[in-house]
Amino acid sequence: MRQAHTVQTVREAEEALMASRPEGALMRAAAGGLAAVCIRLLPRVYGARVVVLVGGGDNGGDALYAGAAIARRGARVRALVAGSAPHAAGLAAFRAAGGAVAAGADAATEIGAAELVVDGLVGIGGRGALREPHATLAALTGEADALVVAVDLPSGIDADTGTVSGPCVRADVTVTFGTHKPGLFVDPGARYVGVVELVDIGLGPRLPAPRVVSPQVADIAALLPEPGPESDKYRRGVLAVAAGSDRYRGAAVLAVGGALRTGVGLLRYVGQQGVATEVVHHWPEAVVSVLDPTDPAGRLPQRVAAWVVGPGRGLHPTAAMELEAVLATDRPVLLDADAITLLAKRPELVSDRTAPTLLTPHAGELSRLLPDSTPAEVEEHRLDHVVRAAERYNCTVLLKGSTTLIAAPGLPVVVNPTGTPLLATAGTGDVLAGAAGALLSAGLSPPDAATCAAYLHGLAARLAHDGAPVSSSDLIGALPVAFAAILGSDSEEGVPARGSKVADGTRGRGGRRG
Ligand SMILES: NC(=O)C1=CN([C@@H]2O[C@H](COP(=O)(O)OP(=O)(O)OC[C@H]3O[C@@H](n4cnc5c(N)ncnc54)[C@H](O)[C@@H]3O)[C@@H](O)[C@H]2O)[C@@H](O)CC1
Ligand SMILES: [K+]
Repeated sequence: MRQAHTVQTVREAEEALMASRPEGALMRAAAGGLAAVCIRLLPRVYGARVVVLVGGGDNGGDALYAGAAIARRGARVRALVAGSAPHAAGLAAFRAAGGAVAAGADAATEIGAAELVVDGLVGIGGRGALREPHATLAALTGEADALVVAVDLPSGIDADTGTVSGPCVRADVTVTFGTHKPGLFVDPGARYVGVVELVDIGLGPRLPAPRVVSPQVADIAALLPEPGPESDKYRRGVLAVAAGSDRYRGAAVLAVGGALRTGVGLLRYVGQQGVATEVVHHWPEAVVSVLDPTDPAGRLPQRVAAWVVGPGRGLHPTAAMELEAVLATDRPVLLDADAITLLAKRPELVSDRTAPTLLTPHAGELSRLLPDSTPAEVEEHRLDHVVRAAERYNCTVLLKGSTTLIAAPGLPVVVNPTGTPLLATAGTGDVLAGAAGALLSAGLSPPDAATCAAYLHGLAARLAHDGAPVSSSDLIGALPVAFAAILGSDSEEGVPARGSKVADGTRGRGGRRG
């Protein structure tokens, strides 16, 4: 797992480490790692035009020392200074190496002509939206052709939350020190970071448990269940799916498909006759229990390892009665879509429940679960909201969207690295619910089931993509390929960061470097 720590824990670990190291050793280690990445990125260092953006704190100090190292290799390095008092020793070293400070009035010309821009405006000491002149400099990097390397994190991202509340540097590479910061993993911040390189400055042993983790392919491979010789259909897990309605038949077919392609011992579909017929038409291996609409709780299948309830199910009283009956069992239950909307009116059904429960809302549904929040606020502060929901409902919550987050009380928040905008299409949530339900029925805990399902789901979308849009049915079809890619991978790497000049086309299936 890649780990991310809050600013406060990074500062505490740094302080403890600094006490045992000579003055300036940490910054030298950080700047050395930063310079090495920059030098590697430049096709030719001698004569290259490099601009370092320098704020008034130690982040600017890192940029100045790295600028000095690059200047010593013969590059033409100019500093644009934003803070009133840039790091004094760093500036002296920069000048001694042949670097020069450019006038603020030349900022646009300097950045426009640069091959490489190093963003040392603010790091973990940044607070709120960038002020001037930082904001203008950050905006100029967005228009430049140069490769942009962010120091510790792109200036403009809140390190702890990923919130971006104004102009923000859009980096091709972020060189971060000691540990990742949560804002590098979580949207909207995650969209600005490019490829993240972690430079070890010796903090490791002094860091506490992380606030956020992001799984790599080997983590998922270790969690996924594989049937052994002693498996039979009951031991492998019986999943009951209560999804779909006469109005939304597709939701049932997609949720069942997502579950079957993720692997269940036996799938029991529970629903009205018309939908059940449709499900069996698509998935003859599903066993059907036809629902009695006058007594939805009366005929719930009993020999069940886990439940999925909600996709396309509707909000009518029958659905509410069914939900209450399923939650009264001691089985793991996944609630999605309409079941979450119903739950918002009866939070105690889950908050008082002791059996494992997993909620899979999108931002709109999560805002219903937390009555004092709006969907826009959830999108802006995804990490805070998913944690609040997990605490309030005392269960695991998977927040769907640009970056899928999984929170459970007392555990670090998991950020799924495989997400892709390809998934923003109708029905993908139904497939995810089925996939996560299958993993619950196989005995995975809700956080592990959610983590693996989100990873598989995103990877399947990427693998199904051949240039044309990916439908939810394509996604189901690609789940076995995603499984094979994960289980066949010997790589410890994650999937590529999105939308970067550097990462494009450099890695292949299962996160392996091509
Ligand atoms: N503490 C340490 O031991 C180490 C720190 N390192 C570097 O030091 C950084 C942290 O340094 P600092 O604590 O000095 O903080 P930063 O340099 O990240 O930020 C503080 C500076 O930014 C300004 N600032 C804050 N918010 C702003 C805003 N919204 N708009 C404009 N200016 C703003 C402040 O006035 C101050 O000048 C890390 O991110 C990392 O780059 C590394 O050298 C590794 C070692
Ligand atoms: K920065």
